[in-house]
Amino acid sequence: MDTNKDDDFTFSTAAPPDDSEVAVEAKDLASRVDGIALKDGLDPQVSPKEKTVGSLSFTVTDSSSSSSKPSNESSEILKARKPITRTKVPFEKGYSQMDWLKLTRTHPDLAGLKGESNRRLISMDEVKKHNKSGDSMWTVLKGRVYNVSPYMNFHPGGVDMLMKAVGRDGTFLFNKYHAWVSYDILLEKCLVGVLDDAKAKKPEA
Ligand code: HEM
Repeated sequence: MDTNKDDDFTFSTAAPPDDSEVAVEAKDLASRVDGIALKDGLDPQVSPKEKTVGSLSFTVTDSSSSSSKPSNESSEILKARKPITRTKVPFEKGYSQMDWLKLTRTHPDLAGLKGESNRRLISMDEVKKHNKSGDSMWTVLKGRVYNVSPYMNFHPGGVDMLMKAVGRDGTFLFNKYHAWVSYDILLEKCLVGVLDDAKAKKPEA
């Protein structure tokens, strides 16, 4: 093999530097690296810059100007940005979302329809009656009435949270905590009917 070829970097043909040269270069590098801190880029006040040390280039942030701030500053900012507290309740064995999906596929009548149509028009007054613990707790989500009793123990936000929506229109609370959740798919088998808007807005005189 020809070790003098330019593109061969397996072996170095350059003469090794003497000890004093190495010491000076190391000291110089150390002073240039000192004061440079790698950050996660979450701090809006410090913009990352491209820097070079020797032949290497880095995306770095010089934190010397903000050194008086606490080191866990990024996590403080993240906390401040969080809009609402969403406490995930650890599910009991057998109550994971997978378990729920399995139940929806196997249970013959999760809504408790007992043969009735789930297209029935339901008044808000009727919804209000289904507000007690048991196997018939109803809530309204975007104009549809669901029996959430079977889902209660599977709810990742906990029973207490879901109970707040029982016997009433839960759309506002639902959207407040997780508007992105596909409730229509999750509760498809819990549908008991459609909210009768006319009855809800104009009760019979
Ligand atoms: C009525 C139908 C509801 C369904 C189908 C439902 C479904 C879900 C699902 C799938 C999650 C997990 C979301 C995730 O991991 O990002 C969740 C979490 C949560 N839900 Fe609900 N929810 C319902 C109603 C409510 C209501 C009415 C409240 C509040 C009063 C509520 C409060 C919460 C909270 C606080 C969490 C937090 C747990 C986490 O951080 O994931 N949910 N819910």
